[in-house]
Amino acid sequence: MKDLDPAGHAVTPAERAALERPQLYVPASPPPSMARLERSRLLRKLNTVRMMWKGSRNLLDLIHPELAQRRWNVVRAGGETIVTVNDADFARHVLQGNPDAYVKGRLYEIIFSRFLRKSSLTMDGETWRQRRRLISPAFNARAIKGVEAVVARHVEAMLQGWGEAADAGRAVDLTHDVGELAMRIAMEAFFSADMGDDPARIGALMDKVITDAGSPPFADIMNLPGWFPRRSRRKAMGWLAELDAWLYPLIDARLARREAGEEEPEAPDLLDILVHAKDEETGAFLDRASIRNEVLTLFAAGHETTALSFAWGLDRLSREPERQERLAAAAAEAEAEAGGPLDPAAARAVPLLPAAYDEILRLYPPAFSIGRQAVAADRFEDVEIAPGTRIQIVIGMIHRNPRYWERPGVFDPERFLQANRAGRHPFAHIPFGGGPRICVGLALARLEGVMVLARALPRFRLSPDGPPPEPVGKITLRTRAPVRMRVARR
Ligand code: HEM
Repeated sequence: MKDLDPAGHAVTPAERAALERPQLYVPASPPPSMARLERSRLLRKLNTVRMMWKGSRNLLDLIHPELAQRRWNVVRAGGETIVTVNDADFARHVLQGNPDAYVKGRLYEIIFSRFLRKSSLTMDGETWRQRRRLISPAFNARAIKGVEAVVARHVEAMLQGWGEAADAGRAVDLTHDVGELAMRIAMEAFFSADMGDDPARIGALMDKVITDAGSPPFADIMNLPGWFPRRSRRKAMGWLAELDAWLYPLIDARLARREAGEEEPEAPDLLDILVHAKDEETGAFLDRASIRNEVLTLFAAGHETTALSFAWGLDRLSREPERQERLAAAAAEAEAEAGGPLDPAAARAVPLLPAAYDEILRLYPPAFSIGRQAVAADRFEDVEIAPGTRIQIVIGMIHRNPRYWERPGVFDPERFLQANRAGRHPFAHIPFGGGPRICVGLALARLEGVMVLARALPRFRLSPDGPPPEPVGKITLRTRAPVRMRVARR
């Protein structure tokens, strides 16, 4: 029997089986089994070359599918020891138990150094601690409250476009729409009225620079010698120069106002908060280059991740008619009680809405895998971790690990209702990482996530416009092609 979505599109049994399989990514041509690789040095060498080749197009190919049945796997490749982790205890040990034994490492440096330079995302040790203290006020409860109205307004603007698409019987380009949504929110949250007349140009520049920064040449990722061909980044450096030419004067104007003795405005935007952030211990402000680096970093770390969570999440909801109806009914009921569209506090108070966003982040974590590099000798159970060892915590596998999750491929927001959380490992769900370096922007991401669900679902019935998207691992978990979706007014 076919499972019909509300618009009458058939979700075929094969699609349902693919959607609900425990692993998100199953390679088209699987590598030799781990047991065979462990037995033969030659096979290991050949496989490293094969993985490098495949990984250059899709980083998910670097993760051995049999890791799903293991807690971790240790390999040596390119002169490095790499431990891939599919275990919540191991993840907790590295991220929270002994974080000072690890740094972000070479990979982060490669991805971010040319564009964003040194920032909270890439620094380590005491300099990172100090920087984190300085940027945290931009994401505290007061700052998040300050952007609530911005989020609501831009979500409404996106939904207006959906209304027009629904009336015209057109599909919406979901990838485009949520990308624009996340960019518009970030632009206004950071720069409020200072965006000038050209927010679209600046948004597009930001987008291009960030997308390029997020796809470093594979030869750099694999530490290949300088003669190995690399994609040119000249164009991206040009966009960056254009962006800097816009951003620096904006920062300078705010710095000049601070120097002239002006207090932080009553309703500061995030740039104001960074300009006025003062280290309690040293009394120092961030200098202009550091503010620039932080602004670009926060855009890079926050924009694509959030947009991807909406693209994956709304697509999945479009294929889950029953769950979608239940969520829509819960949101509509709360709307009726509130007498209008839900504000963030009211949306958060409908338990199924934040639970659904958590479930989306479990199945499709935009930061699929995060890395560390050991700087001190460490040990976890019987794994000796020498300085230099790279650890890859495969969040996407932990999130579908049957040791922590029943029917891991099934989309079930109720897992995250308070009553069903008891006894779950605290590191079984880590879409935002964990420990001291947990995502600084998670409250903003959650605010956006809950608002998108709270405003979209009671008004529109979502249905798919094509087969489920295919995952592609860059630094984030992207879809191979833009995702399209059908919307109908309720
Ligand atoms: C759904 C959206 C998001 C996801 C899934 C996500 C995920 C993550 C993860 C997993 C980390 C930890 C990385 C590690 O330990 O190596 C992280 C760190 C970070 N995120 Fe997010 N993030 C999201 C949204 C945001 C937003 C909206 C911002 C800011 C506007 C942001 C800014 C940052 C920064 C600056 C760090 C580095 C923190 C530090 O090292 O101290 N993220 N994020």
